[in-house]
Amino acid sequence: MLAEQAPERHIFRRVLPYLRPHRAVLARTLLVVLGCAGTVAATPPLIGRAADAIVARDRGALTVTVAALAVVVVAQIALARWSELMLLRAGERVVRDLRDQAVHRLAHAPLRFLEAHRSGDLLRRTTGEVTELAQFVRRDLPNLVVITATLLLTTVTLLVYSWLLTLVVAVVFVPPALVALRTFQRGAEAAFGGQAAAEATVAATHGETLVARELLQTSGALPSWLDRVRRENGHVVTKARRTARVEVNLELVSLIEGVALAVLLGLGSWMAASGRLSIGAVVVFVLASRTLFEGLGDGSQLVGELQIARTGLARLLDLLESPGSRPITAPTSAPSKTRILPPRGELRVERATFGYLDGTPVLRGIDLSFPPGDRVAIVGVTGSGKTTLGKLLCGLYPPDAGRVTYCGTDLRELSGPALSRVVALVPQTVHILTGTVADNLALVPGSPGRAEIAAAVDRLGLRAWADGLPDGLDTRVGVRGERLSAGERQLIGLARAALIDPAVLVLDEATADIDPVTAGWAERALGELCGDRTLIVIAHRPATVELFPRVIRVADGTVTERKAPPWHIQTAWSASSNTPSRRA
Ligand SMILES: Nc1ncnc2c1ncn2[C@@H]1O[C@H](COP(=O)(O)OP(=O)(O)OP(=O)(O)O)[C@@H](O)[C@H]1O
Repeated sequence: MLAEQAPERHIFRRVLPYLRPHRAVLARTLLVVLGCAGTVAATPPLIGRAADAIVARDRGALTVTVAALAVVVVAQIALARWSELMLLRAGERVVRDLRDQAVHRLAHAPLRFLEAHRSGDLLRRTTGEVTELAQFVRRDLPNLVVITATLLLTTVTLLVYSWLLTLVVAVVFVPPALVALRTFQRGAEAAFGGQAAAEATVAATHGETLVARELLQTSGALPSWLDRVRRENGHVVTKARRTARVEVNLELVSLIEGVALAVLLGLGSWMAASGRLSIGAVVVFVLASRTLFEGLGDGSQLVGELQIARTGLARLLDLLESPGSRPITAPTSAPSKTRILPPRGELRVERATFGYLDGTPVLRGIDLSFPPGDRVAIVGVTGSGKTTLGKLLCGLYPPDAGRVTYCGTDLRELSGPALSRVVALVPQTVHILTGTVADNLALVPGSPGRAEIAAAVDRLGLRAWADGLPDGLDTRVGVRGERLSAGERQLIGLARAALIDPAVLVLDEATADIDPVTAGWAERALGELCGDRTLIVIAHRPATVELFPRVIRVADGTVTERKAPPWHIQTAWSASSNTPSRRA
């Protein structure tokens, strides 16, 4: 399970593998950044040298120093722009890769993992938080890297000019500044993490509001649901206030800077007056200290942004590193692409046991065999595990123990398209994406063209149904198919199956009421679709069960079989006939 507030420990070490492919460009970028920081750090010594030249009335030294200063300033502007662009490019590449990997991971994550998480939360990890990370890279990362490098080089400059004054800065002022920063960081970790988690919760609940809108309205649960949304929204405000309070700590750093500069100026003047330091050195020291504190101040402000990016990155890495989200991999296996399976064959379930996340087995030690062309109904009371068995047969869930094979090949060894060519599922509620009917029919391996789609519709006898739609196959189905009835969804599911041409078809009969006309279309389409393939129907209606020669009953996690009387075998959707024929 993914944590709401993802652990942020060792985040740099954890992100290293994702930086590795870009190490060459990152190394070049770092060099340019160091060059830029070098020019910033070189400015105070040059000004100090100019001050000494003025005091010594050395015109030649002054001219050379001013010219060098001009070169350094121009180089600084050029390098700053260059380093910014390089950092931006390198950072964007890393973020793009992370986004690709997260999307890929979710697209291939086991169904069980997706079901265990709220889709809003997963969505935020792969979109909202990646966007925040990208914004950080665009807006703040260049400054943060340049400031860090400048701080390092400035400290070296200070040490070179006066170790005594550096000691004063290091012992008297830097520790309280660091304590203030650390206090901020400690509070920030919890505050920003809490705020991100609260925002993710609101996003997830909001996502569910949209998906379950109809249910909420019809069940009358909408007011209490909206109360929940309001409560969660209030929680976000509380967390945001905490974040603001934590940010106030940053003001302390500015205060310490002011006091430190005043003290340094006084001390430096006294040392210059007593001849222990040149005027130029005092100038260098004051300017470099200012750069140091400015860097600390700017850097600490960016630390807030860094914290937000860290939180988002941690949540993204949490997803990428989660063992549960890892795609199901073949236990033995040569790659499935190279394996050619017969177009029709036996589907077997061997000692399969399966339970959802809570660990209670829904199915235990199931053994079943479906020879080619078999016609089977799966029955059982609600919640007995019929749908679960259907999903196991389709390879959507891998069994916890045992295996499901097609012609001896474990379904886990097959890639998505290869698997769907072996066994296709038409679920109770067929998933429809926003677009047209044709767009939805094309959602099968190989992305069939218009002619293939039209041919499949004709083959299933659905031409008249399609022509009856407002714009035929170009009819828009609304958001996630909201304009389609449950029956029409099943018709689309059956037409998709026809385009895939699987060896085994598993149909989870729709439990929603389907009008008799659409039910007629569906029955005819199924009859045309059966052909010589294996048909397994998860049957919810007694009338459907009656059509099948073989009935598997699921109860108490196990299965029992009943063979129908011989006359059934002649009259159900016969493997030798393409048309359904009800009992005479
Ligand atoms: N995604 C899931 N996560 C956790 N438990 C689940 C999940 N899906 C189903 N279950 C549980 O597994 C058991 C079997 O469910 P399943 O949907 O397979 O039953 P079913 O026989 O198909 O029911 P129905 O006839 O109502 O569709 C039930 O106790 C159900 O609560």
